[in-house]
Amino acid sequence: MTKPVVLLAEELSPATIEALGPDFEIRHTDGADRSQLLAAIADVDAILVRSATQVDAEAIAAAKKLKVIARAGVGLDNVDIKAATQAGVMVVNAPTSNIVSAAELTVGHILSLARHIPAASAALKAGEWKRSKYTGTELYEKKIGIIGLGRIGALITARLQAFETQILAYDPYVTSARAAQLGVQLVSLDELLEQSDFITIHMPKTPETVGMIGPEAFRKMKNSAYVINVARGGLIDEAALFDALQSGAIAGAGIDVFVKEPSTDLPFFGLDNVVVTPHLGASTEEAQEKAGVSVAKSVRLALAGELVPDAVNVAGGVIDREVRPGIPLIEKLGRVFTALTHASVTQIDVEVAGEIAGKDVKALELAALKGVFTDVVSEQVSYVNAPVLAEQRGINVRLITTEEVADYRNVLTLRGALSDGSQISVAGTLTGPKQIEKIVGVNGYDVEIPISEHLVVLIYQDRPGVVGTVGGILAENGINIAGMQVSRAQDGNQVLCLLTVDSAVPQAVLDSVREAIDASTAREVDLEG
Ligand SMILES: NC(=O)c1ccc[n+]([C@@H]2O[C@H](COP(=O)([O-])OP(=O)(O)OC[C@H]3O[C@@H](n4cnc5c(N)ncnc54)[C@H](O)[C@@H]3O)[C@@H](O)[C@H]2O)c1
Ligand SMILES: O=C(O)[C@H](O)COP(=O)(O)O
Repeated sequence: MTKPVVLLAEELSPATIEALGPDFEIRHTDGADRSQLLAAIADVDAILVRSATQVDAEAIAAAKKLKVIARAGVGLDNVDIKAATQAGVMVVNAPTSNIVSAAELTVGHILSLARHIPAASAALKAGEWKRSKYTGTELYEKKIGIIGLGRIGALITARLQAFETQILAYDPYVTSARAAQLGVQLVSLDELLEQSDFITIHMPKTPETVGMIGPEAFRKMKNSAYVINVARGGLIDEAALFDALQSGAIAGAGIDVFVKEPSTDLPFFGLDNVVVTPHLGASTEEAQEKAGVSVAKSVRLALAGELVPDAVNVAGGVIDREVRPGIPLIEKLGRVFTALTHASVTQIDVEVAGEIAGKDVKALELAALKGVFTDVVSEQVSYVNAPVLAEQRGINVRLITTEEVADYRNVLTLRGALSDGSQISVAGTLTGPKQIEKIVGVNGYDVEIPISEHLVVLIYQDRPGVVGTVGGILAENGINIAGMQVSRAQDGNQVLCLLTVDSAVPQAVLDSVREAIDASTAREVDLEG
């Protein structure tokens, strides 16, 4: 059997390959080389990248077998998440792998600026013993302004509090309770810019944050202020930074990230009061090992068809142990649901009833939709694009939970409204210590039959002899019946007969059954594959 192919498009830690294990064919390419990337991505199942590989819409379109894009790090600005979602490709990252490393590099930049370490070192190596030129400043009792008090902002807070500094922060999305818990004073952006001795930025790159530190912001800063950016290039306007440094509007800057990377000759590189590093925030042994192992685990899960806790474009999250067995069941119910439809679907209710209703069951909704669309579209259907497919078709989807349930511990039901005004439904459960998957209801008829690969659903007028007729036709065509359940509608006229059979039922055979018993519904549900 051929192994799924995993493409490493950048240099990743050896632990990444170890964590992937022997079940994949591992290939390498240089993701920064566009033509190499587009050729290499064409037939791979997963791609692993850092920040130098642009996995944009063009690359995703070229990757016909791609199921997962794994970013061994935090930032996802080099991945087109929208295009990936549309194509059913899961995007995962390693959101906490390198935050300690990035926080420590930030502290390194702050100390380098405060004590002129890089400049003094370069001068001494060039034969200059200059002490007064490199007189610095203490951090003790200084005001540190953190813009973006997320994971890294919080780690920096803890580290700089050891220097007995005062931490100010600007983050409109952080509550005052959280700030108080961290021992941080939340202030407005202007207050932060005007009062801070060191201003360090830790926001994502978004339309709102790009260029946020521009000419106006520099004008509000103290002349003695230092500015540090270990977050993303573009949050600081690079031309305005050059002007502020050159004119003495600020004292200096420590910069790890740039608008264009790699960059080796920006105008401010030539200034004495700047410390630059080539995007080294995550470049430690520890961060690389954590990032590589984390995404390798996510790739293994994703390629096994599982939901992944670190997926950024799937709302599944961590799945509760008791919810997990319902996922393959409800996916099959989704396929049965589709086989029962005879007009376009306008509404789908995914109902979770019983003990698990109190848990996070969003994953069951995704799995139900995956099942509903599996036999409908030619493209790959995944947990990622199933909700998109529903939205594109104008299908309104509701997840309904209730702890009330009769007869079983849990029952999962898909109910649908069709464009011709009719309703369909299919319900299932898991029974016994072996958690056998069973169908327990179709269109309101009660049944209890284990799910098998081939099911036949018949609805007809109740009368004697029908079961014998059906059995006879299937036998004549070499189709063995494994199980059968007949259920009467409450008014006693219509009957639903659900059969499990050992092989597929050709359409012609199904048509003969329909004719022979005058069935209003005669459907085969093929869950093979
Ligand atoms: N240099 C590196 O190698 C390196 C390494 C790791 C992370 N990073 C970057 O560091 C940044 C922070 O990472 P994180 O893990 O702390 O992210 P995070 O999501 O935990 O925190 C970001 C914070 O920014 C805040 N924010 C968003 N918009 C804002 C706005 N308009 N004004 C003020 N605050 C705003 C959010 O509320 C959030 O609290 C990201 O850009 C990430 O890509 C860089
Ligand atoms: O977003 C991140 O994780 C950091 O910027 C690190 O990027 P890198 O993996 O390219 O070093």
